[in-house]
Amino acid sequence: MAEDRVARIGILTVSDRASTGVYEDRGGPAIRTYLEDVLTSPWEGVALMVPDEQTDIEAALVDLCDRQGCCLVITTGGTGPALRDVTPEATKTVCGKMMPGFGELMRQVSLTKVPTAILSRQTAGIRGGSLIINLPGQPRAIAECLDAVFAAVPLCIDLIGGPYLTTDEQRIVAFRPKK
Ligand SMILES: Nc1ncnc2c1ncn2[C@@H]1O[C@H](COP(=O)(O)OP(=O)(O)OP(=O)(O)O)[C@@H](O)[C@H]1O
Ligand SMILES: Nc1nc2c(c(=O)[nH]1)N[C@H]1C(S)=C(S)[C@@H](COP(=O)(O)O)O[C@H]1N2
Repeated sequence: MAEDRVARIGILTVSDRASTGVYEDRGGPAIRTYLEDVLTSPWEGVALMVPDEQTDIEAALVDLCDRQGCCLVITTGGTGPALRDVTPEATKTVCGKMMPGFGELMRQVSLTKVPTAILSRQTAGIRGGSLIINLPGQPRAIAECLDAVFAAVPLCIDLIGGPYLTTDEQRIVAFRPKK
């Protein structure tokens, strides 16, 4: 039963500086904290960190989706215009289907917080039974962006055959159309 399955959720930090120890990763832990606050159904996180190298990002995404069985993978970092920012390219390469509405909505909401939100090329896509969502590297962007789109995440996971996710309705009301 989809209702009984423990959801595995991938948390991927893409950062040259965090992965080489220049600073401590705050993005991955912020994603985990967000999910702990919002999800009421059982889940477990699988966290990885890679530098801004497209082949490393693709390998980590494939691992989280295909081998670790994550129904949802959330990335942070590498979405901007800098030479080494290639997380959206890696996401597009590994996904069979893009979900451009996620990036559009996250940018729109982020623009009410910071004018440089237009610099993020963050997107989302489907690889088999996994939804991949890109977030910017700035740790405070994580809740700002996930608050914008999370109401649509449980239905998306249903539609790709994943576990039934439920949320704390004080935080996020998951939308599922009545059958
Ligand atoms: N994983 C992270 N942990 C903590 N702070 C981060 C992280 N990623 C980004 N930041 C912070 O957000 C700011 C803006 O992120 P920036 O766009 O420079 O990240 P980036 O492109 O992922 O760079 P890098 O790969 O070197 O982390 C950074 O100056 C840094 O203070
Ligand atoms: N919600 C939100 N979106 C945001 C930001 C932010 O602070 N909050 N930072 C912007 C900035 S300054 C950049 S450069 C881009 C890309 O960031 P990245 O390369 O770290 O992914 O995300 C943008 N989107």
